[in-house]
Amino acid sequence: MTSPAPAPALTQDELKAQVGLAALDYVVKGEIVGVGTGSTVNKFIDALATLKTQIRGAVSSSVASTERLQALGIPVFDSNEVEELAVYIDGADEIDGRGYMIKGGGAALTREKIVAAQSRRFVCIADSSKLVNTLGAFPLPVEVIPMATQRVIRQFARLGGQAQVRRKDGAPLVTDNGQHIVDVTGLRITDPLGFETEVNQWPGVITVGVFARQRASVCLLGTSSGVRTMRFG
Ligand SMILES: O=C(CO)[C@H](O)[C@H](O)COP(=O)(O)O
Repeated sequence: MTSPAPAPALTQDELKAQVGLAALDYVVKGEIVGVGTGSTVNKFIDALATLKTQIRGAVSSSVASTERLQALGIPVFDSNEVEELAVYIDGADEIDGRGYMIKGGGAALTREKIVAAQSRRFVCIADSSKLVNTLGAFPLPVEVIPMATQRVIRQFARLGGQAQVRRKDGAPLVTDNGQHIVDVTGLRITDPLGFETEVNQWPGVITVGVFARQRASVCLLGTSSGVRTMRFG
């Protein structure tokens, strides 16, 4: 007897579309949904448009996502207008087996953490390349007030990390909040909760891209053999 042929490998774009669609199952009808930022979330937003008459709208974590939602006719609410959201759907740069994440590759980490914090559930959508044993291979984004960037870079050097200010079009990138991003390499983050707590206390740091307190409740991981659902306690 011949064994069945392996499933054809899907492209990263197809894996993102697969989890973007699967996330619709977590959207609560009649409610406002929290929406993250990035290429995977863009697939989710496109899929969400098919449900737009069944939801009240969205709270968005970035100008880019707001523009995409509104272009598709999905109303966007200010986060201050909504006390609690049933669910927040967002991507990640890395996620580990406990639901801890590195986020901020799209420079939206501060607003992402705010919307995640006001949501009862965080559903992470990611292709399988994002699953890691230990956080830290992806350069860790940290949003910093511009006058503190060099001091923060020196503090990371003391922890053994190499940090630099993210640039765009020849100048420091400016976030939706008017701040800068420092990206840090060379760290292995074995204690995400402790690390997040420590770095958040450094003067000038607005948000560190380790999501430990706002970790994922569920991760929908795109693989060539289908969506793998990981639940975290
Ligand atoms: O944290 C983020 C943006 O700040 C994104 O969720 C993260 O960078 C993943 O992006 P993508 O889905 O494009 O791989």
